[in-house]
Amino acid sequence: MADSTTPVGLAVPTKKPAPAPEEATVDQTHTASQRYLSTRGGSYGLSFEEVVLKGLASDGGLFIPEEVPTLPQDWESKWKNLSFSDLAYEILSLYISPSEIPSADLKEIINRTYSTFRAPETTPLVTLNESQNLYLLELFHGPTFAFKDVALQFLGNLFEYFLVRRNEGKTGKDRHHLTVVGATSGDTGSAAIYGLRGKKDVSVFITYPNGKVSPIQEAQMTTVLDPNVHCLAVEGTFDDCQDIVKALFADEEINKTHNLGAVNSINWARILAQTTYYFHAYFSLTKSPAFKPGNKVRFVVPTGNFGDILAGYFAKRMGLPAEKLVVATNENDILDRFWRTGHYEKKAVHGVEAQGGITADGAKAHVDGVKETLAPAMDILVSSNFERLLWFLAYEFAAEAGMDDEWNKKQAGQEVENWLKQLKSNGGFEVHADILAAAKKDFESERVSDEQTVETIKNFYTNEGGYVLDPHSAIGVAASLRSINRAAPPEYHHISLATAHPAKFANAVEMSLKSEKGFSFDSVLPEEFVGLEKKEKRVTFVEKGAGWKGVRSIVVEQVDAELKGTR
Ligand SMILES: Cc1ncc(COP(=O)(O)O)c(C=O)c1O
Ligand SMILES: N[C@@H](CCOP(=O)(O)O)C(=O)O
Repeated sequence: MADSTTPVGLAVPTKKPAPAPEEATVDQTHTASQRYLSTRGGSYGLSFEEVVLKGLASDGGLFIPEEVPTLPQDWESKWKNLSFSDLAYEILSLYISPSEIPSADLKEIINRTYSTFRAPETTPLVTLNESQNLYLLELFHGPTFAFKDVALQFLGNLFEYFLVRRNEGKTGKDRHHLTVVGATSGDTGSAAIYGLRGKKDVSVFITYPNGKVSPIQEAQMTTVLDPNVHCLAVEGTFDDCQDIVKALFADEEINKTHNLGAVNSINWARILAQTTYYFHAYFSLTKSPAFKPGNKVRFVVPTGNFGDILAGYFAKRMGLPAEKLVVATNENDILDRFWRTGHYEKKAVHGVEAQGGITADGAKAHVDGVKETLAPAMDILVSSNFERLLWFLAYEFAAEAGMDDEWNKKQAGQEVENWLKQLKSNGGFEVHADILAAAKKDFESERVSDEQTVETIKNFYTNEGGYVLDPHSAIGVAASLRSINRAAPPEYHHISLATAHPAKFANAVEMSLKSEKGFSFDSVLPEEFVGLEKKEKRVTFVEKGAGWKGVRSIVVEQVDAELKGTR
């Protein structure tokens, strides 16, 4: 990683300062913009800036656009030869009006964001197996070597832009200081830290499960010593960290005093920025000679918090011709169980086909919490963003009653609220058979074990010219191979999302390839990682049982020290 992040070439906002969030909802200059609502029905009519800065709705729900924009009629011919940045600008402009961010500023933010990527195509599409029409969408060419960079480098620049605009001419306590709190199972943390380090008027706190992220991931976060970066190691799992973050967002007091902001994919801007690479990959594929008119494309996505695949769902709703989106989970398979049964249950059943706690042979299975797998960034029990999909499923189900759109939206909010309550009190809920059928129209799902992950890394190294997959990407590839059996070439093409660089996961890669002739881990190690683990580190250990209140105290204390310059 580069050492300095003092903003270079920061866009100076070209419009007058934006109104405070409360006023923004009634500002007539914003009427042409997309408006947002909460999945639990509590907030309505919010602007893009409000949802980006707030992150999570006050009712605990997630923000979604009131209307998903459709593509311009000539989108294919107009967009097919655009660079990644120009394409991102076209897509984001469907959601962000010039009255919110003037076009020149939005363009500048996007160009600056993707100029930090190492690949000229930003997210290149490579052919993994020609005869199977299997392609890999490499999303790990950003500064921290994981797909999170695509959205988080953009979000960091967006936060900065809004803060510069709000704080123009203000001094001292009048300045809006944003306190970002995030949870990570490894990749979000470093991408957010890299995107925000050294930026003015923002502090970033990242909670991570102590000992459960890879050593490189941990070093990527804890060796960043800028005063505005705070790493908190929590005794527990990623879900515990995510719960702490959500509890902080639900706490009125700290929201008032510290202006909390979100970097996790609960933040709408994360999802929005990720839709670009679905379009970009589609255009790359359609330009290949193997793709014939009428052919179909499936996207296969290694899934944990359901953010990445949800971006694909939005792209599909906008009009991208993706035939199916395939959810690929590791052994933490709550999503796979949902698509198989219609039950969304926290209970994880390990080592057996998960069917409501009963093994395939009818015996009662061993049931416990999240499992540590070889793909640790996906060791997640409850997938935050699934709530956004649930809202759309409930909305469409409500629409069948033939009432007006406002009623359908209200119904959807109530249904989601009801499901989430059941998840909290009973550990799960079941959806109506029609809702499951609707979910199956757009999605399929696969669960990939650790054993199959290792096998896939081995096979692709040996048979595909020495390609080294990271364990998360390998889960996508293993799921792709199963999907290819149902949707075969030459008609079908599979784009499997490669979500991280293999060097981030030495354990799984070494375990899979150590006995392969000629393999050396050093050959995949980028120079940015050499010596990283030996650098000076700064981390605060959160005592066991401290909970969200303990984290709240740390946040208050450390922001105070940071602002006084004593950190
Ligand atoms: C490398 C990697 N792959 C896949 C995922 C899953 O993505 P999502 O949580 O958006 O489903 C993550 C983390 O979220 C990740 O870090
Ligand atoms: N895998 C993630 C978990 C957090 O997910 P997010 O996409 O909601 O930020 C990570 O690496 O931190």
